[in-house]
Amino acid sequence: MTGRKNPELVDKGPELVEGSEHAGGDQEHSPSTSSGPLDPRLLRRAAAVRRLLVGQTVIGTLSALSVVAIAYCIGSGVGTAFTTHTVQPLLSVTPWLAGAFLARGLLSWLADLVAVRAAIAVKSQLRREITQAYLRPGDPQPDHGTVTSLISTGLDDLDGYFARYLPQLVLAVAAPLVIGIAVAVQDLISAVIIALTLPLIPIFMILVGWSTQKLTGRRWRVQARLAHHFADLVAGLPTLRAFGRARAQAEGLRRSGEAHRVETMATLRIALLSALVLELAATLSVAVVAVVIGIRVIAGDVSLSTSLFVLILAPEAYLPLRKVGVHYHDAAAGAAAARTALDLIDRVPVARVGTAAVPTGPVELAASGLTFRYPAADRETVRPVLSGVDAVVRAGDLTCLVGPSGSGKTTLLMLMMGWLRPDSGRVRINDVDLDDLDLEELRRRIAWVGQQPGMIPGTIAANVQLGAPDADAEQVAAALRSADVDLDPGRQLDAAEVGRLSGGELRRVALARALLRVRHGGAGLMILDEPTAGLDAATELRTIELIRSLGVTALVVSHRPAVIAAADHLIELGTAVTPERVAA
Ligand SMILES: Nc1ncnc2c1ncn2[C@@H]1O[C@H](COP(=O)(O)OP(=O)(O)OP(=O)(O)O)[C@@H](O)[C@H]1O
Repeated sequence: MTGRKNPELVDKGPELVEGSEHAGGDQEHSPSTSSGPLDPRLLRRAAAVRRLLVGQTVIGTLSALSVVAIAYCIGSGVGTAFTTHTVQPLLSVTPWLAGAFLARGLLSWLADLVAVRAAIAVKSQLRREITQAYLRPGDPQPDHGTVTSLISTGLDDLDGYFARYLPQLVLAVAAPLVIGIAVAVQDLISAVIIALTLPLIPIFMILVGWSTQKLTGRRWRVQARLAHHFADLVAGLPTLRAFGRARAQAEGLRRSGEAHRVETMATLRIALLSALVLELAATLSVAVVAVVIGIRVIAGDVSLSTSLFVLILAPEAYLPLRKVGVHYHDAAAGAAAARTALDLIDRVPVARVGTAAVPTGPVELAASGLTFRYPAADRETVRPVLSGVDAVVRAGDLTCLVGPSGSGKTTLLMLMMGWLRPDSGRVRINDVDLDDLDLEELRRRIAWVGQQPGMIPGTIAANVQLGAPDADAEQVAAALRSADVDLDPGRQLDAAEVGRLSGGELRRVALARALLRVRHGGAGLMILDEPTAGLDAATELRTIELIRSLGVTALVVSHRPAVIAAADHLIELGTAVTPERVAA
């Protein structure tokens, strides 16, 4: 996830997310090799997780007991039948055996049910909390990508975590304990062998983990880079085709695909080899138990029933531990998703959330000594976008913000609306610091038109009505007329339909929305980023007149000579294009 602000989404912020702030982060949601088995924050927060752990412990213990019962029935039935040469013992254990199998099946179904319910409960709780954190006034730096991917499919990684890994982890503790005690009651020597060899599995797991962690981490990074490169190439194909360079890229695509294949196979090889090592350790351990007990049966030290009992149970003691290793990858993705979600929810808002009432009517906006740089991996090396900027936007006047492309005009607007927070300097509204104001209230009082205005799914009228939800249909229609929108207000705007509107049309719909907010939503401040871009000269003039006629404070970013000429004041960033320079 990059730290760049997404203009489309940032534009949506003030207009579409009423009075909201974005909480986000630069955490990347990617499979992690270092995720712990269970984030304690998850345990503290989710009652469902605690219930799951208790439930799985009970179910795991009962299920291990059912395995003991199965082994006991088979061991005693077959052993006695063998020594007495009758089938009667077999027949008498059959109902018990059937009951034990049934119990095992039911318990495994119950374990799945409990796990899936817990996963659903935890996911919906996290989704709710992420949404609340996202809308919470505080940290103004949005990270929409992380939030979107978490809320949509990212948290589904927790399914594998809850449905497979966590139950297995509980079983890996419960089963060896129950089985170990059962074996010890019947045959102490076998129990000692199991107790001595069982730790080999986690020891091997840790050793394999250590030796492969660095390797796997490197491969993840290489794979991620290759995947991005591949995606970028595919995304850039239309442009490459337009410039006749598509064929040349085909070789690049082939090579990157091949490198991807080689890396994937290498990762798979590591996974298979580590599984093999664990399998080998478990098989050898069972073999040791089997050989020792076999020799003792021949020597007459142990009965056939006991030896069968031990032989059936021994592999069951190692199995859950081996499966923990198998499900580790489910856990890694799930734990990474949970960690990202919890980091997002728990982050401390950097902005103070003020409570001072927002002044009504046309306001004066003043910035002093504003310095701002976008976050980057190495913040110190990044040049500030704005450095010690002073600016005053007088109440009731039309102020035009000018400056070369990239000089930080949009950034200054974001700082003035409190969507970004300056590294140093202050923004004041009628002499009240932005930090002291109730930001949600302030944003309701700003009529904002972004460079790429955001639209929500719904009719054009519904999109305009966002400006003042209490406005009636006639007021919406009047705003659309004033903004020269020549479109059917009932036209539905889904993502595809938005793409069919021209840039100028979208901007005029956004202008109608801002107008409605001024006329019926109590906004005393208009902030517009290139509102007349894409408009013909006549419509541009009408738009400027319209803005002036409203009598509110207006801050307009524009490169257009007509807007610059009509402005009461200019704020210049970098080397600006002023009317005099245009004339010259
Ligand atoms: N989210 C971001 N992360 C990092 N850098 C950014 C981000 N957004 C903008 N920038 C950089 O900050 C600088 C100022 O950007 P900004 O959009 O404020 O300029 P602008 O004056 O509005 O440009 P234009 O007139 O082309 O719209 C640019 O160099 C831009 O690349």
